Amino acid sequence: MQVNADLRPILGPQLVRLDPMRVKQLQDPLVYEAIDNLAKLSAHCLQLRTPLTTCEKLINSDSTLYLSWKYDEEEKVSRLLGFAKVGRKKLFLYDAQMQTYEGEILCLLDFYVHFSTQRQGVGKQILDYMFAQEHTEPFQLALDNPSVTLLGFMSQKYGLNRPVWQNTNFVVFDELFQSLSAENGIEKQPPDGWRRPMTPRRLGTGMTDTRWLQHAVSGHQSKGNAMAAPVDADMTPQGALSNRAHQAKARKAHILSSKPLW
Ligand SMILES: CC(=O)SCCNC(=O)CCNC(=O)[C@H](O)C(C)(C)COP(=O)(O)OP(=O)(O)OC[C@H]1O[C@@H](n2cnc3c(N)ncnc32)[C@H](O)[C@@H]1OP(=O)(O)O
Repeated sequence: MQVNADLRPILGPQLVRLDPMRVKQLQDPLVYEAIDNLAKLSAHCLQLRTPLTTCEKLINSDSTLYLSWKYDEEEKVSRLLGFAKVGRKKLFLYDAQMQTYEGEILCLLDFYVHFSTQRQGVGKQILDYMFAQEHTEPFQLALDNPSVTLLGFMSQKYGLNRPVWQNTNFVVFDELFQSLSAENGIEKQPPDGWRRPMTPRRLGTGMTDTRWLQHAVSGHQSKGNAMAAPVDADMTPQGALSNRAHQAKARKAHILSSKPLW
């Protein structure tokens, strides 16, 4: 996303953290427009009608935008390369054994690298910077309705290949639960803001069958939602145009066609 101006005095370093206050302080229509346009590409890529991110929404939210950009000395233009929007949300989670957890967790809400710059390490740079700034480990991140590309990315770049889909369409990784599990019979202290309810919420007859979760985790090739398989569904030239709406629809159809739990 090109801007015919030198944004160095406005944005500073090439990886920049823009919290709502900082976005408001930018007061620069050119930057606002460029960020909004990049976010529109992200939405287009995911086949969403409305962008998940706009500067106006950012100013009125608790979310933080991590932006990668660079100034081209020769052409005297600035280019926005990509962004990650994160925010802390209170989530109610199940692990693969249907054990329940509740807590505030950092969520990746929107993540996009300009199509001309993908697969050149920009996405990893943005997330590494974000993890350092947020003092968070990759396994502690929840993904909001991730694309197949993002799951492949997390698997390849951070070795996280056991996604646990939640019925809210958030995905967390099994390592998150492992980090909370008992060691040598002694319960680890949960991180701040976390608690494990003493009695798991009872669903229906109270049976905690893991069938649905196992299917969702390992994916079902014939239904085209092989979530743990590193991006085999995304190898076409249009691969980057991952379709979250389609994935959600496919997951829903799969869930509806499965034998109910109760
Ligand atoms: C919560 C959400 O926001 S879900 C939406 C996530 N966003 C998208 O799916 C939009 C389209 N994709 C993108 O914008 C980017 O590819 C991102 C943001 C996922 C990753 O950014 P990049 O700069 O490409 O990442 P980076 O170069 O650091 O790592 C590349 C890795 O990502 C994965 N990847 C990126 N693009 C693809 C693709 N088209 N097909 C398969 N894997 C891909 C691969 O693991 C790849 O590693 P490889 O090139 O060694 O095979």
